[in-house]
Amino acid sequence: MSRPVQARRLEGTDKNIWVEFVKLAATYSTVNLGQGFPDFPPPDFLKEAFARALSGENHMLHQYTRAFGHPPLVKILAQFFGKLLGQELDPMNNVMVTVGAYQALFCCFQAFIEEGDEVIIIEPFFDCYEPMVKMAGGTPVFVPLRPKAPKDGKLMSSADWQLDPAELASKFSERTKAIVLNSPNNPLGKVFSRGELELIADLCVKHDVLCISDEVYEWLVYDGKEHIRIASLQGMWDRTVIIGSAGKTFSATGWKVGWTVGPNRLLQHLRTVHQNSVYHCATVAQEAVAQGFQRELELYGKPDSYFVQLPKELQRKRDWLVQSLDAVGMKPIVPEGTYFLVADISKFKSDVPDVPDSDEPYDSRFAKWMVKNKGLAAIPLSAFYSGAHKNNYSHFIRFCFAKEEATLKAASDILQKWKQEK
Ligand SMILES: Cc1ncc(COP(=O)(O)O)c(CNOCC(=O)O)c1O
Repeated sequence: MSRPVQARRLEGTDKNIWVEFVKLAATYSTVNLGQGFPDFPPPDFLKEAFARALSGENHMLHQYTRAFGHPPLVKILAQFFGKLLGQELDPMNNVMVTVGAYQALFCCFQAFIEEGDEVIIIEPFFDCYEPMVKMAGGTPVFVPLRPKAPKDGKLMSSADWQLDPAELASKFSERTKAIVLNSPNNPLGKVFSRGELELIADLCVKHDVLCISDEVYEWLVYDGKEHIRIASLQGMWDRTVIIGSAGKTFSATGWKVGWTVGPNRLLQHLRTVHQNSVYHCATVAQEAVAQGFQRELELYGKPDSYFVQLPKELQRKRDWLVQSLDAVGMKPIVPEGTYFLVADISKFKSDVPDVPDSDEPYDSRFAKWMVKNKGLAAIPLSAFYSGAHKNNYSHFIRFCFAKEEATLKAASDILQKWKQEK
């Protein structure tokens, strides 16, 4: 058979970091700080809501619900985000529920991007943005966050990685259709400041560009930092799609419930992609997430709110991991948000010989060696860069710290033992 099977739109999108590293972690790791998921359960109130949905009298929860979102869920999301954004949201037109934030992203690129369109992606970035832009026929245009050495010998923070305003502005052209903003940012944990968001917003308004705002870590911000929603800035509501994830919000990554919030002029096209692809998300999971948000609306800002308790607990884990990495010389970049922490592996390079001219970035080979020889799984930072820039920062690896204390302690023990053996 000679006819090509693969559609051209798949070209260059066949490799996936998660498929490769999840398999390695499953095979070799004793301590998995790789893929971003908690190793602790979702909160009891959410599990109980799921159990009630499953076994309650309302047997219709086992059947199809409304395609663009289970009514109780879109209603509470409209209420919740309307409160956060300070405006009235229509649950039927300003909210759409998706199969995780992944599908929300896919709908955005499929709905808005076509051949000839450029999409600005800020590096390092959550890896799926690039292949999703390419599968939609678009051209990704990359702009880096550049690290600035912190003064007075302090540990570097994700805030030290910044956009160069002139460099960012130079990436906008008449071909620019959208920019992807991910704040808090995976993998660095950077929480974009109001000034940085205003810089991006001004360029979007000036060039009439859409903003796909991936805010899945919106509740995971530390040190009193505030997550600012770019859609709330001047001129941005009408051109922004906000993306959220129940997986990250409620520590239930396997439920794959996500959502988009935005103006009907944009969401109407997301609905077209959604109804012609997955069409519908699990009804019971949506029912449980709706009840979770109902609780959180009642407890908003209070000590018992999960959105208050989770970041507090994660900040403790972050600080503990920062100390244990610093103690062994794996210099951490202290994240302002998310549950990821990037560390400099330079001091451990001697154990993993470099292979000149290898087309695999050093950190990728290091992470594979580490999981196979030390049982500790992490993700190379180069996985979050485009092909042309993968070697720019190839002496860093990313750890996920949304883990039980015992898991984090086991990771620290491995690193301490490794350091003593050097
Ligand atoms: C920025 C970002 N957007 C979207 C998503 C996907 O969210 P969902 O799970 O709701 O589809 C994720 C999930 N990442 O998890 C893998 C990892 O980085 O280890 C994400 O980090």
